[in-house]
Amino acid sequence: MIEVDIPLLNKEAGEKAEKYIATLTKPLGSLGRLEDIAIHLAEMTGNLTLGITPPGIIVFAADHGVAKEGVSAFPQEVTIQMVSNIVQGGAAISVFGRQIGATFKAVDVGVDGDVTEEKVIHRKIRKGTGNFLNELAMTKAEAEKAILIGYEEAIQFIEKGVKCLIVGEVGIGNTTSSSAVLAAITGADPATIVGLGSGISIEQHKRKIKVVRDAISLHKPNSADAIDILSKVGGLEMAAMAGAMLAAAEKRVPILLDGFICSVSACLAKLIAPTVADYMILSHESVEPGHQTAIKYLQKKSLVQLNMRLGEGSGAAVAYPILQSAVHMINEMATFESARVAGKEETETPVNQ
Ligand SMILES: Cc1cc2ncn([C@H]3O[C@H](COP(=O)(O)O)[C@@H](O)[C@H]3O)c2cc1C
Ligand SMILES: O=C(O)c1cccnc1
Repeated sequence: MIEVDIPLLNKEAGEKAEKYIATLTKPLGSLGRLEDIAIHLAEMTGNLTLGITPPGIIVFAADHGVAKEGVSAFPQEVTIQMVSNIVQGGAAISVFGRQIGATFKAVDVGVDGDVTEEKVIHRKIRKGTGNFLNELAMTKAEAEKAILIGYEEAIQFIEKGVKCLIVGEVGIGNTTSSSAVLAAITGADPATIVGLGSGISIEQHKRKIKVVRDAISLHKPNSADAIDILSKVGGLEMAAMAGAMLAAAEKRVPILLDGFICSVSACLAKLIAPTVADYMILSHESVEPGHQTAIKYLQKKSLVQLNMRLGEGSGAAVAYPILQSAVHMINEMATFESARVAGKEETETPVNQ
């Protein structure tokens, strides 16, 4: 099992940031959550002079045996086709990644087909998971290997200078696996978690709920054991995503979470090492209903709500400029003293804001 050593948040740096922000030329607290983000970033990085540039995006790709159950609106080949689209620059995450100047890589950890694109990092563990409706998704050794691959890929990224990690995914059927993983972790009724994923019909939705329910009652995953859950109902890309998050936290690199799949992977990472969640910021709220369950488990509050339901890391990339604003605020704004701006007048009965 992967051993990670996640440093505590640097509360002293956070307090310094809070005091410094109070001296900037604006009414106290007037930049709202941007101020909270700047403080959180200071706690994570341990620095007042914040740096989150460049962001790094890793997209992990893998297939899901459960896709055979008709739980997706799209055929399985879309996974391998989207991997090509992503590295050729035409996917949503490619476009938004360019927009924010991100360092980028796509890693095949389990696509069911031969990925020939040279730009893809080839770390295939197996060609898709087993159909967890009647067999294990993967062995425990494969789950551990996928976590380690995610960890290693993120470490390499961070060693190249990445300062904020966005972890994305592509894998037809992965909203079904994520729903099963989340039901296993939280004990929530699959009917409250399972959504329409890539856009299935009402009939398919009913079937998807039943598939998740049946898989949970067949395998009885141990809610406290991420490896057990992954091996029974997980996905290879989800394991790798969790591993990448563990690496970022260990290196004090902020993690900007995307939607449903990414957040469920974050729940797995939290199960492995609870303090990894200290290094996470949630970008947006996916339309996928289970995202609310994951958000509650992670105890996070999203930055934006854009009615997105794509994955790939797309929502995180779109929200990244908000983090940049928090950083520019603390790094570049003048203080009342430096700009010679008069401070707030004392009133007889000050109102605490
Ligand atoms: C063209 C296309 C691009 C995507 N990019 C991300 N997803 C998202 O949808 C899939 C999960 O939905 P489901 O569980 O319903 O299959 C994953 O590939 C996820 O990344 C896509 C899906 C499609 C069809
Ligand atoms: O929010 C997500 O991550 C998501 C939602 C639907 C389909 N794929 C991903």
